[in-house]
Amino acid sequence: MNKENTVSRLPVMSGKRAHAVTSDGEHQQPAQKKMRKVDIDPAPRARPAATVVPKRMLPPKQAVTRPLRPTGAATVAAGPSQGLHRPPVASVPKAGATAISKGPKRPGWDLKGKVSDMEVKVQTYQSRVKSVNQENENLKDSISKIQKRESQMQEENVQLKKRLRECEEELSALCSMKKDLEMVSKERDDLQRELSNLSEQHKVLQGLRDNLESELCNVQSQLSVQTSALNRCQDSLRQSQETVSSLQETVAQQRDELHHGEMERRKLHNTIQELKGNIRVFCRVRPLLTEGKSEIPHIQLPAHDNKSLTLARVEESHTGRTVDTQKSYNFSFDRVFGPSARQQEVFEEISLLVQSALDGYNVCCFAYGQTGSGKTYTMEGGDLEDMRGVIPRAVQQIFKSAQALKEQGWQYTFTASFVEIYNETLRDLLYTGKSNKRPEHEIRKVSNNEITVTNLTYQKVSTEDEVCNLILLANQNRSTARTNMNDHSSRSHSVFQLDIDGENRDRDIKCK
Ligand SMILES: Nc1ncnc2c1ncn2[C@@H]1O[C@H](COP(=O)(O)OP(=O)(O)OP(=O)(O)O)[C@@H](O)[C@H]1O
Repeated sequence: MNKENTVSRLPVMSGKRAHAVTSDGEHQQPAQKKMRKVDIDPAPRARPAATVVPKRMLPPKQAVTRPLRPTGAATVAAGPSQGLHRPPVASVPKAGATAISKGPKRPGWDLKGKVSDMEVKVQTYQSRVKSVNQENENLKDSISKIQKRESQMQEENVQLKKRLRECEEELSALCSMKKDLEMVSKERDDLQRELSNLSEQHKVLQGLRDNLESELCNVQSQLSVQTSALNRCQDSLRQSQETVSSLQETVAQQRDELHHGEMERRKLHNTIQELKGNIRVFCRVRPLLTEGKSEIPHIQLPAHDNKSLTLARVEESHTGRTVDTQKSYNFSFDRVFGPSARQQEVFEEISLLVQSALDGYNVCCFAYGQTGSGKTYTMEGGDLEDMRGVIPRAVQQIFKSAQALKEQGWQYTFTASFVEIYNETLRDLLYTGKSNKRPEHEIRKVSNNEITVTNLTYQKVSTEDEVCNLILLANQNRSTARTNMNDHSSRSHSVFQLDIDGENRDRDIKCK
């Protein structure tokens, strides 16, 4: 709303109009000035009512403008509605008084004229008062209308404020709804994106499912083929199981037979060994160690007989008168090995005794002879495979046979010991402690006629290598002894002992 609108709606008369109404414009000027002053002051009060009135609700123009036309007193009449209670009529007499004082003067004696003038003036004033009153009435009507209108407008204003509040509430509700809507639309966008992703995944999964389904079809067809094959297999399995059970019975029978055969073999084998002689003596002739000499003239080994040997010796005449005579001494043994006999040949003769040891018989094999005759070579031999002696070969055979007998239910445990006898003193060759703390040893006979050596190292062994390591250890101990005891080896004896404990739990048999 602007000022122009405010002014145009009020029932205020312009200065021009005031001049047009009065007959003697000079007398009207002061009253108009006063009325304008009154009009200015209440303006701020009138404006708010005017600002809220919409154009369409204004009263018809004629109703407002017509009562304002007569004089500037209309401006004065607006005063009361704006809080000024000065009666508008009060200014008229004052104006009139001013007009009287300025009119043409009659001589002092013309009292009649003066009275008529006064009467004219009174009539004029009366008509003016009348018109002013009329105008005042009009203005009052218009004020009451305006007030009514104002109250209506105030009501409308209240309604509008209420409506405004409602609108504001609606607006805030709409704002929150808008926010909600934005969130929902955002969520919807997210969901749409997710949906598109899921639909892509769904497509992929559908593809996979199709593949899997086709694969499943293949597998099912294979399965049906396999099932029929399985049924055939189950039939054949049943047949096989029957065969197996009958075979198992056969195997059990054969095992029994094998066991009986094994026991029979042992018995016969050892009967043969006994028949061959419980004590057997073999003779081995060492080759000459001097290079170039291969023949030993005084020893004769018959080519067709490997059990005899002839020693030839030239015997000098006791008297010196007769010629020296060549004498021969024949010796017979269980077997004679010549200088060219290999280690393997010697062992073959002994291996049958090794089998007897596994069968539970006590077997002893020892070499006897003068120093340098080849005892150590025969029993232990060299490092090369061809030069290995009786002990390593016997150990190898024992472990191989023990492994083979496992299938028949035999379990073996082996305990090794190695002792040296020198001048009737025992020495533990497997001793690994400090030399100054070597224990004393004694040979004792225990309850079941077994011979044991006190404080001797009895070492459990389970492989051939373990036994070979023990033999190496024993050789080291003997070497040390040689150094310390000024080479007594030619007068000492070493005894390697391997205790074999066999057990067949299925048959409840033990052998030792
Ligand atoms: N059959 C053989 N073939 C080749 N060399 C042999 C044979 N027998 C023994 N020798 C060699 O003869 C030497 C003496 O042998 P060995 O040490 O075995 O005798 P020994 O009887 O143990 O002696 P000692 O009683 O003094 O210990 C060694 O060098 C050995 O290699």
